[in-house]
Amino acid sequence: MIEKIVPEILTREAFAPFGDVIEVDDNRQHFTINDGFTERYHDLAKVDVEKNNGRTLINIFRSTPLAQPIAIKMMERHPLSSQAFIPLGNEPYLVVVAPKGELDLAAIEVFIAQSNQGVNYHAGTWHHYCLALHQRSDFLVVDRGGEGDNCDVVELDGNKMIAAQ
Ligand SMILES: NC(=O)N[C@@H](O)C(=O)O
Ligand code: NI
Repeated sequence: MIEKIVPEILTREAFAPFGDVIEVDDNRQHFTINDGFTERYHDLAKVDVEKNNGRTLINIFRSTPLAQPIAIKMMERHPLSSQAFIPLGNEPYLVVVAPKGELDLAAIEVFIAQSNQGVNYHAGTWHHYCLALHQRSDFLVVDRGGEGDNCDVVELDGNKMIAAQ
């Protein structure tokens, strides 16, 4: 039986079980620097890469949209580190996540993120790989390099689909 999931709007609160939302938010800590010409929105996401002699990687992912409606055919997690995606263009994108621990298919959530919102998956958060939505999109990605197997992947049957956007 096919289940259509309608993406929910990405908010810091809704995403809290999975990680951080990286965006300008005047409710978060911010202060003026650089002679008053810059406002610093401070410490927005927990970068966690040090386990097992890890180091920070800064990457760019150039992602091509999958055909819609998208079937969720995989989920993965990085047990040793966080992984952040910050869009470099003006396109919205999709975020598919499930809580840490044993993968619970019933707990899969789908968010639509706007181009001014980044996400940072905490270590162990299940997620689908990077999902551009309408056109090829670049993302700045901050994650971990180093020893150890840092990617558990589960193949799914694709019965959960994301309602076309
Ligand atoms: N494989 C890889 O580096 N990317 C995935 O982890 C992803 O979440 O897109
Ligand atoms: Ni990943």
